[in-house]
Amino acid sequence: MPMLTLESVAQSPILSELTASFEAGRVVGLIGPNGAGKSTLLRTIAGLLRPTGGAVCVHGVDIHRLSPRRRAQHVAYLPQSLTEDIPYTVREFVEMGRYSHGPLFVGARRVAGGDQVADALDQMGLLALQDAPLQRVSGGERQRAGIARCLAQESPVLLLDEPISNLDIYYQLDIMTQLTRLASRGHLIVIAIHHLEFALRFCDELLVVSDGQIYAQGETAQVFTPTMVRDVFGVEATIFLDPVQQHARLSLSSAEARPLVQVGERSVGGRRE
Ligand SMILES: Nc1ncnc2c1ncn2[C@@H]1O[C@H](COP(=O)(O)OP(=O)(O)OP(=O)(O)O)[C@@H](O)[C@H]1O
Repeated sequence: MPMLTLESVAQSPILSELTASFEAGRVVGLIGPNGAGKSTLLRTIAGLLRPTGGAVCVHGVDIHRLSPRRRAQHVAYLPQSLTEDIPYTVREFVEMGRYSHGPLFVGARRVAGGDQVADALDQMGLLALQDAPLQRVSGGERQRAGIARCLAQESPVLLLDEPISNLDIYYQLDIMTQLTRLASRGHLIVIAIHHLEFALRFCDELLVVSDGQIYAQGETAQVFTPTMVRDVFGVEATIFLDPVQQHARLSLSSAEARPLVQVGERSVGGRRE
């Protein structure tokens, strides 16, 4: 049985009847232009928005029929942005990820979850900042705290809305690598991502959403084509093998300024009609 299934999920008027299924152990990239419906879909899968039609199931269980605590045992969700006025320290915020596992404290005595919280803080490079008020850390540090909270939750499905958008290149690479590792341990990771080159490199499969509908879904190597990038984003793409790193790379140019059009065996200068 797939870990996550979308059965004709609709969110009128934004999403129309999306059907897809995803297995454990995969990193799924949710890509599409601004306003396509990616965040709406993630919020619907997370149980925060009730679909106007269809159902979202994790291991066959309809996520919208569960209590918030039971739902959190199935899915962890990172919103696109965390508000800046959360009145907790970094550690307290990450500890909230353990909510679905029962109380962290009885009186002043910690009963469980300390190891997972410490591990999550460590993985996100936040141990030195754990006592800092969340209101005073940088945008990227707050984003890492949000990811740490999801990791501490230990849910089988992680839904992350643009998890690397505010991060410096060290943490962009580090977090994508860590997500790959988590998937290899049996989690299903679904990330909305605008960084197409990272989607190409790190995602096992892609769900391409355009105008509230699925344009394509499947293995990244099959779905990520110049035609898809042109159709969905209106941009010309060339995919090539990085000669040093030996992974797929992407060169993008504006469709309007497309330098060459292939006509039969002849290359001519051209613009999009
Ligand atoms: N609460 C809401 N009420 C009405 N319309 C909404 C609401 N939230 C989002 N929308 C609209 O739904 C559409 C999809 O928004 P959504 O945030 O899901 O897109 P997205 O693909 O995540 O975009 P982005 O890449 O810019 O984050 C947009 O046209 C947006 O204006």
